[in-house]
Amino acid sequence: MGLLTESAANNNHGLLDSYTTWLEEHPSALDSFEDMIDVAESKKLVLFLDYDGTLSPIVNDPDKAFMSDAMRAAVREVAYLFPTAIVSGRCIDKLNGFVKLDNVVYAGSHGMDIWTPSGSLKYADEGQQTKSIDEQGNKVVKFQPAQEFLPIVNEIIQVMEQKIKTFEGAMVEDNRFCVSVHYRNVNEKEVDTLKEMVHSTMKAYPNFRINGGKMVMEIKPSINWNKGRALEYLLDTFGFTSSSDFLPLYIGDDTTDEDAFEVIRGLRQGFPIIVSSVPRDTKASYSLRDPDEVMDFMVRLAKWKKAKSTT
Ligand SMILES: O=P(O)(O)OC[C@H]1O[C@H](O[C@H]2O[C@H](CO)[C@@H](O)[C@H](O)[C@H]2O)[C@H](O)[C@@H](O)[C@@H]1O
Repeated sequence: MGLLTESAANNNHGLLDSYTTWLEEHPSALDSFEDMIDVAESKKLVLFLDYDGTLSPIVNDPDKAFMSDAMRAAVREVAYLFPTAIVSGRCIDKLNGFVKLDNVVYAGSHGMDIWTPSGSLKYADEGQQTKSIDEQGNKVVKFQPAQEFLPIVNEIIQVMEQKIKTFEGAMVEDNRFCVSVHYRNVNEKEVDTLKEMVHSTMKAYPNFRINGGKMVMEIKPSINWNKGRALEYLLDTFGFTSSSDFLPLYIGDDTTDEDAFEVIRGLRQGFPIIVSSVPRDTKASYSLRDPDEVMDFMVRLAKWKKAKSTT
């Protein structure tokens, strides 16, 4: 074996070793399936699924992050069996366009845009819920805690679109209540300059914060709301907060999903599952390697629930 090849092999072994060690602390949800369903046997599972990197693979073009038909069928199936929400950084319209299912609830813009059939009594007085009718004629209650920031978000989009023009491959994505500045396709040498530009531009908008994601800078209003609070809101709309017999199961791959993992840990009931094939610092208790494993897990979950209902 040549010197370079040998060192690459050592690196690979090093990575494998650290992943194996990490798996001991964040066991595979597939390998732990039997233990998990033992806990879930007498409880009501409620599913929360992130979109990018969880239901669809990460791809270079954010507009082409399609979900496979098999994945859609798996989500449709679990959503018939358990209350299910898709919680994403994407805006609801895009999310709907990708997922195309009407038996799930959608929470877009990192939980800052939640559409449910009945809303939540707990949050009814805060003036953030509005009743309307969707395109199919169904009643929908929209919870939008960042409504007042919309004009500024739109201004930021325009400013960023101008400023990224000098960075080939950069892209600004309008996620309605937040903005993504993508740099996956930007020359590596230009990335730091792009990041500096975004940070210095955002100094003019002190009521906004920037979070890092997967080759993306996510700009959001600085309100006390995130995917974790969205999970609490959704549990309430599903009617679970006053009982203790529910188990939230959240699957996500990104840093923004950590807020939801933390809430589940705080509840001391439920399954926070991270999607990762490399060791990551996380508050999740379980792991799945990639969207294919997420699909296998959901298929197994549906089989278990159906078998349980017929016995
Ligand atoms: O909360 P999520 O559903 O995970 O959304 C987070 C961001 O996901 C998308 O960006 C990521 O996926 C793209 C498609 O695979 C990829 O090109 C990009 O590099 C990733 O960061 C989405 O485009 C963002 O707006 C979301 O905030």
